Amino acid sequence: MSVNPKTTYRRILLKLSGEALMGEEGFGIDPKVLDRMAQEIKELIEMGVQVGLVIGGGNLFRGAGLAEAGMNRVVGDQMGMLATVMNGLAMRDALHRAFVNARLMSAIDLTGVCDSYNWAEAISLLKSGRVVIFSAGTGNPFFTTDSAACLRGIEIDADAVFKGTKVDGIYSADPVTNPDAELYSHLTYDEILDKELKVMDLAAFTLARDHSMPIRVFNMNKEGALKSIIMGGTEGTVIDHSENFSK
Ligand SMILES: Nc1ncnc2c1ncn2[C@@H]1O[C@H](COP(=O)(O)OP(=O)(O)OP(=O)(O)O)[C@@H](O)[C@H]1O
Ligand SMILES: O=c1ccn([C@@H]2O[C@H](COP(=O)(O)O)[C@@H](O)[C@H]2O)c(=O)[nH]1
Repeated sequence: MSVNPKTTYRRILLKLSGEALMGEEGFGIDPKVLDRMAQEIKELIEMGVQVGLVIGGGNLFRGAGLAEAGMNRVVGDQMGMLATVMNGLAMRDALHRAFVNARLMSAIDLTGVCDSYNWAEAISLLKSGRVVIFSAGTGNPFFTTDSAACLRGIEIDADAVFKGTKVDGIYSADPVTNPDAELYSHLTYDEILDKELKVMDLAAFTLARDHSMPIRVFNMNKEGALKSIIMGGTEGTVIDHSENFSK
């Protein structure tokens, strides 16, 4: 499959927030959001962009929240990781319904439900135009799917990690609680650390920085935002090493 001349992206790792998958619902998955994201991913595949996908689990379970309620943290994290498999199953189904070839891999063996994570196979599937969904995070407790996204992004040699979230990008403060917060179009890794901005957990962020993996944070609730970025648009916030950013 050839890369459309309108985009410079060859392969991306797309991370979708589990919480944003809830849409208007209070828990679980809003099928409208799921189907829209499947269509948006389909457009990228049709443009020749290879797409690896990581989906969060915040719409179902987070280990930290379960531990606060009294559960053992490791058990809570295992539930969180399984929640990401459930989101992965739903997304694979939505992609198949949209006639997009997709495979679901899990960092925890779940024979009969989905494939186990296999790096070489993932690369081969991506090259043949299939979407590969990497679920169950890193397979280890005390991490998040942001870490998994950066890890898998580096492993598959993605051009960038695209982090789809509920807000337009990275702000000077949490825009949900600070209406006056300013949106940044570009930040260096060091600026994020200096300003102590809450973009990703530190483990994920330092992994991306140490391997010079650019991160693009964008609003996945904004229809067409993903395609716009892929086509060179200025949506969201770019994080990389460059001091002189011009895009
Ligand atoms: N400086 C900031 N800029 C942007 N968002 C911020 C900032 N500080 C805090 N936030 C909050 O971070 C949230 C983004 O959360 P994010 O999408 O990363 O959730 P997540 O925990 O990775 O998702 P999930 O667990 O559901 O997959 C935003 O909704 C926003 O309220
Ligand atoms: O590598 C990982 C990834 C995730 N978890 C657990 O899953 C939940 C859901 O992921 P989010 O990134 O918060 O959406 C997370 O809170 C952890 O409990 C994990 O243990 N290891």
